[in-house]
Amino acid sequence: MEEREAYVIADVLIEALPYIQRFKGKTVVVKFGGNAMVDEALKNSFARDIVLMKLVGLNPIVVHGGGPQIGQLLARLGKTSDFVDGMRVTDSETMDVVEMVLGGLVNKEIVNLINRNGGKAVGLTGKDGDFIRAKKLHIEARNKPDIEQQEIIDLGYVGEVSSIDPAVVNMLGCSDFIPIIAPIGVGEDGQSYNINADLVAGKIAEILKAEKLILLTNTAGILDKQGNLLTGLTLKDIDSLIADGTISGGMIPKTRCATDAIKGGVNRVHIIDGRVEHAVLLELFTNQGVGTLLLSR
Ligand SMILES: Nc1ncnc2c1ncn2[C@@H]1O[C@H](COP(=O)(O)OP(=O)(O)O)[C@@H](O)[C@H]1O
Ligand SMILES: CC(=O)N[C@@H](CCC(=O)OP(=O)(O)O)C(=O)O
Repeated sequence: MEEREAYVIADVLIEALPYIQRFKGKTVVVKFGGNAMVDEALKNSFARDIVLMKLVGLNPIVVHGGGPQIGQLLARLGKTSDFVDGMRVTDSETMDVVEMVLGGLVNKEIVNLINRNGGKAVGLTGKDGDFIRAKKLHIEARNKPDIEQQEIIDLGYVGEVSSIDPAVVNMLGCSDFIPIIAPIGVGEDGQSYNINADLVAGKIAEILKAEKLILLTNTAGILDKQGNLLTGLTLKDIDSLIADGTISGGMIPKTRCATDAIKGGVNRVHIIDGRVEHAVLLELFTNQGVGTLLLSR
């Protein structure tokens, strides 16, 4: 190694030092979106970021999505899905596929990736230890001029979190393990519910009193109508960006979960670009934050 190169590495490590000190022992919930999971190199860089976080004393908790992967298996079975406000309408057959893909394929792939990179990951769905209790999500048909009265749209087995028991996640996080969570909840009657992964990540961050919630996605962050990156957004800003249609589709549940997490006491939420290698490390340990930062005010 050239002497100059060694100095650059030393500089990078020194730049990271105050962040490592600040975040030592703190919980950081990271949501890994299905769209950010498409590239092998990116998946590996994500896994290494998580392993490094754990090794330097943070407590990373991963919640993953897998929307595109669910879509692929449904297509192979000749099924399609409708989406309402970024939520997949989920009939009983679709729920089986969601459980197989999220709880099986995707969850175990991430567990394996982290383990191959030197971590000790343990995969969970909300059914393990009964830790994510869910109930059916009801959403109102809003902003639809042809509907005069407020109408409730039936999304099938789409759930919202009714409660989270943090015991199992705390037990893993306090030891060497890294919990990897699939967003499936369980109802009173044992019914499985498909929950948007952003919503689960937000609730877990809130319940665990996480220092930060980092949502990885497939854009640079929240963009304005011209495609410019927005940052330093407050809860009021988010409401107006949703109202004027700047934020739409899958970005709606993402920003809603971010604002709920902030209201619930999470200090900072970052929506960052999962298409960039080592996006999580760049956000946590360097002076230049990446993506969109959301703040309480
Ligand atoms: N204002 C906005 N800024 C960025 N992305 C937006 C915005 N409004 C809508 N989107 C859409 O939201 C998508 C991210 O949501 P989603 O597809 O659910 O991601 P993920 O799979 O990472 O959860 C973006 O790819 C983009 O198409
Ligand atoms: C209700 C609902 O829409 N659930 C999502 C769960 C997966 C998810 O959230 O995946 P991403 O983070 O990759 O979008 C779905 O079925 O696609």
